[in-house]
Amino acid sequence: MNPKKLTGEKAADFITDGMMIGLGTGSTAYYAIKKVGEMVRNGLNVKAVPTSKETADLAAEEGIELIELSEVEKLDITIDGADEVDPDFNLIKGGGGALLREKIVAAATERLIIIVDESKLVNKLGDFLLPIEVTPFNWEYTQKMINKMGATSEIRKKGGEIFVTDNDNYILDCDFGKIENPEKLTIDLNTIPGVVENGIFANMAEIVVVGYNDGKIEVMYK
Ligand SMILES: O=C(CO)[C@H](O)[C@H](O)COP(=O)(O)O
Repeated sequence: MNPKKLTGEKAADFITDGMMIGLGTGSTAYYAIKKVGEMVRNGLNVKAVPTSKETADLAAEEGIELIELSEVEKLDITIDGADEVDPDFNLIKGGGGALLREKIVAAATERLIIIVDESKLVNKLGDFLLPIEVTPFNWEYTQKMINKMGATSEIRKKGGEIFVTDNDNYILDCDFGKIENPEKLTIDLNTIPGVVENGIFANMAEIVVVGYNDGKIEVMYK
């Protein structure tokens, strides 16, 4: 049993005809998108906002109609993965580098449904390095400002080159140790000029669907 597939497909049960939905990014969201594609081919009518170019490509391949966020008042649900989930449903996201679009889409969503395998459940956020999207302009100085808040950090690289996001920004992967107050840290980080967005999603998720290695699925509500 693949727990990512289990949770991704289970989350698609929350989608009903006529919904406007957000589609997340990553290896777990992949299974939700594939399932939505199957449902669309079986007659489901939905319109979707993707959270990355990768997701837009996959959704288009699956025949899912894509729209811009500006075309809707709000999204009914968004299904997305996470890198860590704490007992209060605070999240770290951005392992796949899509945190900015993911947060914008999540903020425009009525019900954010997070899909994870059991390895993502933690008591306190912070073992996973916190991704922070920063402008390329002056990024080393922005990094110093972030480090002054108690972090060590590294610029994200891919194939030896600096990783560039869908928004043409960079990502700093930051070690703050265990994060005692996710809500405060996310606000404080976003006051630093040069920080575009950070990967803490505090008080945003309403439902967490967990896939376990033994094939169990748990749906948790806030
Ligand atoms: O935040 C994300 C991408 O920016 C992903 O949702 C997160 O990294 C989890 O990915 P995966 O399901 O592949 O483990």
